[in-house]
Amino acid sequence: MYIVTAQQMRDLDQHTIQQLGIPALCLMESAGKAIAEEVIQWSNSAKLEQADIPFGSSLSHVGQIRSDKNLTVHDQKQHWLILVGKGNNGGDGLVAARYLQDAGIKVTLLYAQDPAEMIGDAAIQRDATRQSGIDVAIWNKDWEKESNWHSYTGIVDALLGTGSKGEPRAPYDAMITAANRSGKPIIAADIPSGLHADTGEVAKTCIQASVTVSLAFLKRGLVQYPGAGVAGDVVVRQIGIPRFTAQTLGVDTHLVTKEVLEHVLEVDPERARAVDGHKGTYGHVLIVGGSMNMSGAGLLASRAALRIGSGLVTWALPQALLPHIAGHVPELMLAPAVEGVDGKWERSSTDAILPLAEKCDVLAVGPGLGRFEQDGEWLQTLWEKTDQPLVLDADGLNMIAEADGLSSWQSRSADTVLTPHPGEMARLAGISTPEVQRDRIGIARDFAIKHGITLVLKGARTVIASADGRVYVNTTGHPGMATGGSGDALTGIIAGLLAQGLSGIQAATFGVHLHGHAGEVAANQRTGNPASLLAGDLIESL
Ligand SMILES: NC(=O)C1=CN([C@@H]2O[C@H](COP(=O)(O)OP(=O)(O)OC[C@H]3O[C@@H](n4cnc5c(N)ncnc54)[C@H](O)[C@@H]3O)[C@@H](O)[C@H]2O)[C@H](O)CC1
Ligand SMILES: [K+]
Repeated sequence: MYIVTAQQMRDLDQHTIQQLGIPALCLMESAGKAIAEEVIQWSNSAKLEQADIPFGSSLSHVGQIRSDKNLTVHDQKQHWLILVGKGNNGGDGLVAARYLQDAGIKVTLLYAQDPAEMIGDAAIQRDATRQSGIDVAIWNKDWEKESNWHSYTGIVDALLGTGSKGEPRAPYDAMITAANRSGKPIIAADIPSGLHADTGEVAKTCIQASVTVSLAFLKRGLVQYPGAGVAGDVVVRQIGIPRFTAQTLGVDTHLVTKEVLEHVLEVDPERARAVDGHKGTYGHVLIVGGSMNMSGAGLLASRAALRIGSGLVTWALPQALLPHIAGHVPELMLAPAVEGVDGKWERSSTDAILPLAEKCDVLAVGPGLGRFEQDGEWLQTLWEKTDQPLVLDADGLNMIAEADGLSSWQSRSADTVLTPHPGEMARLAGISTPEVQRDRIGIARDFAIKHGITLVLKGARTVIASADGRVYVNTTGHPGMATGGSGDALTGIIAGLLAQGLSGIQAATFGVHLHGHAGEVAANQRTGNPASLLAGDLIESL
């Protein structure tokens, strides 16, 4: 499923109008109709138990005459309030009003501004509703009184769409506040008014929708928090802009779905192992990490790499951990790489790691590693002297951030996957965490392109960006996965998928999807409550 920016949406719109010859008014008509259908579907499912069975329907098996089922409402005693802005988003609301009226729903239009100020297609729709005899009001101070809102079944928010800039100004701000305060269900046209369509930032006054009908394509702001939190359920509805136009215009951001995994990323989610495969077929992962206080991180990453199907996993760890770890995971091979009793890493340990790496197919560096003297140079040696795919997490990322970013390091020919959480991303990009969160897709994409790596920006709706500019947004997982060791498990999963021959972007995207899904399965089947989920449960659910 494609995800677009407001500018891309305008380009797609223009392409359809100019190159395909579909008039803009047709697109607006389809948009408004789709919104009306979603209002009706919402009210029918909410009122299902009260629905009347049409008289005689159970008897007439042949020759039925049926109306457009999407535009048939069960409960005709409804009254919806449509909030109409002065642009094309308002125009969509006006079209929806006509279809709702036709379906037998009473509607009232509440214009934000004098309707005489409308221009273009929105003005055409204004005139059409005038002739339909739909009730009309223009926002004024009286509307702020709460009593005005009680009689409505629900509200359609057609105030501001992708043409919105900055904080909603008067009177839009007051209308949004009053609509939210009414407690009525709100169905948003295209995006909730007050949401930044590209970044998911939410203005001080922003519609809190029950359902958002995203027109033509998903907007970036609807899939990133906090925007995803005000959008409610999101329904993407076709309005006559063919899907292929997105490919024609080079849209390269997708929501991770089964279809995207299979057909865009060419990953087989149900891949079977070859009947004649042996452990060498499925790759050898080398995990580099673990220290005295964080031995579990290395263990979790190793277990996840095994569970995801790696043929072999070796964990390079400080000698001092060995007596505590030996036997915990019998399937795992242990390779002491630093001496000393404190379990800390040292610059010289590359002497032990590099020969180990030569026998392995993939490296995963960082889980539980800790910091040590000259660790930047240590990491640079591993970065430049190994030619296997590399996954880098946790302190490994902090080392890069301090070592002046990646600019002075040689670019690696093998796939390299960085898996920062927002704080680590901020340090890598030299900006603040709120700045990262304000535009997760944009920041991840720019960083991946600039440094020629695959980037996994973790958090709710993890963003996966590839060096060629493609971006995937994940939807699996839940807040219970914000728990110690969850990131170490992800590192192991991605490394294990790389070892089985997936590319950096394939392993990262599929790995993030599986990690989230395993978290869901574990919460459902093992702990019953997301909050009780442990990273170890997730690994067992892989
Ligand atoms: N995607 C498509 O191809 C189609 C989209 N449709 C709908 O059109 C809107 C976008 O319409 P547009 O006219 O460009 O912008 P808006 O309606 O979102 O609003 C513009 C309007 O509002 C004023 N304005 C801008 N920012 C603010 C603010 N912060 N406060 C107050 N007022 C503001 C601005 O001056 C304009 O007058 C899209 O979302 C879809 O809903 C088509 O109907 C179908 C094709
Ligand atoms: K809207």
